[in-house]
Amino acid sequence: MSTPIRQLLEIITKSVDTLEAACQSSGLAIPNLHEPFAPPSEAFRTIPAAAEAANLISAAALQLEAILTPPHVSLYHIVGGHFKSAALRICLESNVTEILREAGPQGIHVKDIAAQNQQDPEKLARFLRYLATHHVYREVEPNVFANTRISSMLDTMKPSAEIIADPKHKHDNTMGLAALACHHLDEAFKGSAYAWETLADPATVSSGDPTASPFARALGQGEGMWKFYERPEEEFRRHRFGIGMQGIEALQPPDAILNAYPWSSLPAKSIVVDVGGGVGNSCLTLASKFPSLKFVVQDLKGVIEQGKELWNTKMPAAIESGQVRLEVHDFFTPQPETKATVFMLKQIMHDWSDEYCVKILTKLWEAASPATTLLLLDSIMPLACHDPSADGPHGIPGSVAKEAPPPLLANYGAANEMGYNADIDMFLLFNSQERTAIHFTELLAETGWKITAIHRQPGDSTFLQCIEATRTDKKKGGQISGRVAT
Ligand SMILES: C[S@@+](CC[C@H](N)C(=O)[O-])C[C@H]1O[C@@H](n2cnc3c(N)ncnc32)[C@H](O)[C@@H]1O
Repeated sequence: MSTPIRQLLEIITKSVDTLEAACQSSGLAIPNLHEPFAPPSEAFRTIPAAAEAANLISAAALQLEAILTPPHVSLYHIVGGHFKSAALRICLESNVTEILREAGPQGIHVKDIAAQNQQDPEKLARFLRYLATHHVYREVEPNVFANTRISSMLDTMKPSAEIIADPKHKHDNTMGLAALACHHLDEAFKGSAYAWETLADPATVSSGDPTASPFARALGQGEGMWKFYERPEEEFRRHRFGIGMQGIEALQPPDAILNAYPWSSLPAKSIVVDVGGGVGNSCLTLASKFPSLKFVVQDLKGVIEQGKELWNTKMPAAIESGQVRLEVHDFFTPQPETKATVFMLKQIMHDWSDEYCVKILTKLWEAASPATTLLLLDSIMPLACHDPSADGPHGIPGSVAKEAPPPLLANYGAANEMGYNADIDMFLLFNSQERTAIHFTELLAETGWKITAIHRQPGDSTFLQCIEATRTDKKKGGQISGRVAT
C-alpha cells in the first residue's frame, strides 16, 4: 500500500504526462510564471483533459504541502492571510504593477519604483519581497522586482504616470479585475476584521439582516453596503464596485446562460420571467437565440430605467414586438406574472440570507402553477468530503459535482477555492451566502418547491449552476436545517 505522499506524487506524474501531451498535440503552451498573463497562456484550459490535469496537479501539490510543511507554518499561511492582503493592497493602490510592466522582465530597483509612486523604498521592498515569496512579483536580483503572471492580473494597462496623477479614474475603462481586487481589499477586508465581533454579539449572531453584516459594523455604521454606497461621499467606492462587477461578468463564458438550461425544450410562446434580472443581460442573449420564447425582465425602478436604454440601443425590435417586456417589480411583494412558464433567478439567492430567500420563493410559489418551472442560477458549494448522496440510485440528477480521486479532497481543495472565497465575501458584505445542494434542497422544500435536476456548466464544479425545481402542493414549514447539513 503506497503512502499518501506517493499517491499524490503518482497523481502529479500522470497528470503532467496528460497535460504535456495535450499541449503538445494542440500546439498550446504551458504558462510561464515569469511572463504576464495573456489569454493564450490560459488557452490550454479549453481542452477538458488538460484543464482537469492542471487542477489535479495543483490540488495534489497543495495537499503535499499541507502534509510536509511544519504545521505552524501551514497555520500561519492562514493566520497571515490579512498580512498578505495588506501587502497586496499597498502595492495595488500604489500602482506597482503598472510601474513594473513599464520596466519589463529585467525588473526595476525599488528606489526607482518609490521615486515614481512616492512610497518609502525600505517599506515597499519588504511588501514586495513578502509577495514575491508567494510568486506574486519576483525579486530578480537584490531589491530589483518584476511582475509575474499573478501580479500582472492587477494591471489596468494604463500608463503609470496617468493613474498616479489621477487615482480617482484609475479603473475607468479597464477590464475590472484590479477594481474588484481593490474593492475586496478595502470593503471586504475591513469587514473581515469585525467578523468575530459580529458573531460574538447576541444581537447579530443569528440575524439574517444585511444590516447585521460585518461590513455594516466595520464601515457602514449600521448600514448595509447598498445603503452605504448611496452616500454622496462614497461615489468612488460605488463606481469602483460597478467596474469590478463588470470585470466578473467579463470572466464568465458568454454562453453560460445558454448552457444553463435546455432552453430549446420549452414550447413556443413560453413565458420566461427573469426575476431580479438587472438590465436584462441574460434575456438579451436568450431572446436573440430563441425568438419563439417570450421574456419579462423584472427589477427595481432605477435598474429597469437603465434596462430600457440598453434594450432601445441593442434590441429595440424585441420590445416593439412584445417579445420582451421590462417590468418594475420588488420581489418581496406579490408576483404579478401568474402565467409564467419559467421563473428564473440568476445570482439572486446568494445576495440574501435564508429568511429573505424564503420570502422571495414564497411570493413565486403563490404566483406559480404546477406546470411552472423555477430556475435558480447560482453557485453550488461542494462539500469538502465525499458526498454520500452520489452513491445512491435515487439522488437528484447533477446534484453532486465531479469529485477528485482520493487521497485528494473531494472538492479539489484550495485549487477550487474561488467559490468558497465568494461565500465568505457574501457573509462579510451582505450577511448572505452561497449554498450547498443540500441547503438548496431544504430551502426549496421549505417554500413549496422540489428540485428535479441540477444542470451543471461543462467543466465547472461550482460557478453558475442551474437548479431546476417544480411547485409542490404543500409548503413544508419549520426550520431549514440545510445550514448545518446532515
Ligand atoms: C446580483 S444582481 C443580479 C442581476 C441579474 N440577475 C444578473 O444575473 O445579471 C441582483 C439584482 O437584484 C436586484 N434587486 C435587489 N433587490 C431587489 C428587489 N427587492 N426586487 C427586485 N430586484 C431586486 C438588483 O437591482 C440587481 O439587479
